[in-house]
Amino acid sequence: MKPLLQNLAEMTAHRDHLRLEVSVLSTLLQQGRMLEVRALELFTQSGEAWLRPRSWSQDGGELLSSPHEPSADPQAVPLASVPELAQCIAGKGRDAVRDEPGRHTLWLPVWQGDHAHACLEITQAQPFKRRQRDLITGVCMVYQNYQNLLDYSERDALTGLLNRKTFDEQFSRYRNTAGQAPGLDEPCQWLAVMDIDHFKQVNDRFGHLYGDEVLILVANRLRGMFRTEDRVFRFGGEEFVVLLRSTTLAQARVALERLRTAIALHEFPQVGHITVSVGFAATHGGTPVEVLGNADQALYYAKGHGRNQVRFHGDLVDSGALARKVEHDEVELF
Ligand SMILES: Nc1nc2c(ncn2[C@@H]2O[C@H](COP(=O)(O)OP(=O)(O)OP(=O)(O)O)[C@@H](O)[C@H]2O)c(=O)[nH]1
Repeated sequence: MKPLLQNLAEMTAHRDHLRLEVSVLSTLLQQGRMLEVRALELFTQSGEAWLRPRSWSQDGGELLSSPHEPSADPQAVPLASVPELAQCIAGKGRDAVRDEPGRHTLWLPVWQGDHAHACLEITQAQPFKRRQRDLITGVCMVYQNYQNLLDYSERDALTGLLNRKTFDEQFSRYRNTAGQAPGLDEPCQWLAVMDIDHFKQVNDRFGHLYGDEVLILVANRLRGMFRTEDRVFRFGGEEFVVLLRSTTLAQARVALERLRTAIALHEFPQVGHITVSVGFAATHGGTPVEVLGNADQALYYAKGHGRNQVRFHGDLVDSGALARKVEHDEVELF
């Protein structure tokens, strides 16, 4: 068995959330004779709190991670089905225990501010002793602090959305699961770039503070309108990027059009109404820079043709609109 400090040092060497999670499970496994350790992801679906095992130990040794998205995970269960944990989270507690003959389970929610996004679960045959519980709590606190630090470095300070730096890694992860170019109606990945129209006028007329408020409200809207498996980034300024996952082209059009309409109808305090332009492209068959370039071309086409609209790069290429414009240099795309 490795000394705990060495385990902690190895754990905090990771710069990836999932690897860090697996590493904490490995650290916990080495602290006693546990039957099982699991990292549970807590998520919301249709307004209800759910949990699912994201990583777990098998036969007391090998560590596995779920290949599924939370909402499609067959192992997901409502949080209410684990009343001890549900109660602990509702009361912002540190841990919860269930003692059954020959099976004792300890849950430790992982907090980010006042939000629990995950939970460590340890099961063993003997009751947890005070000293062992303190040690496990300590490991969990180190894990929680380090997860929060990692998360902070990946987020944009103004809106809390994922930042530009995180994009390439997330994009590659999506691409790895994307596989071959899909058929027309098959779900696949799409990348959308959204830009607020005439945002400079908002700043000029109402000041930067109101401009910032608009950016925060738009970010909140974006966060609320996409599924947990999608990813929303702020690339800086008034430009946002969305990675839509496992969605058909028709569904991507509907989701982005719904977003455009929702923002156009929203009454922003003091500022009133604003609009956004969106360009999107398929993510297969290109590097992150190429795919971003395609979505950007579609966005600038939307900007050059009246704004407040969603344009798909594939449509523009099929109709010859984009190629024709580039060839004859009629529109400056970049
Ligand atoms: N308030 C605020 N403004 C920002 C921030 N980052 C960039 N901006 C402003 O965003 C504005 C972007 O203006 P432009 O690039 O000219 O584009 P636009 O006025 O939105 O026009 P179109 O994109 O062509 O519709 C500039 O005035 C920037 O100063 C920010 O964090 N906060």
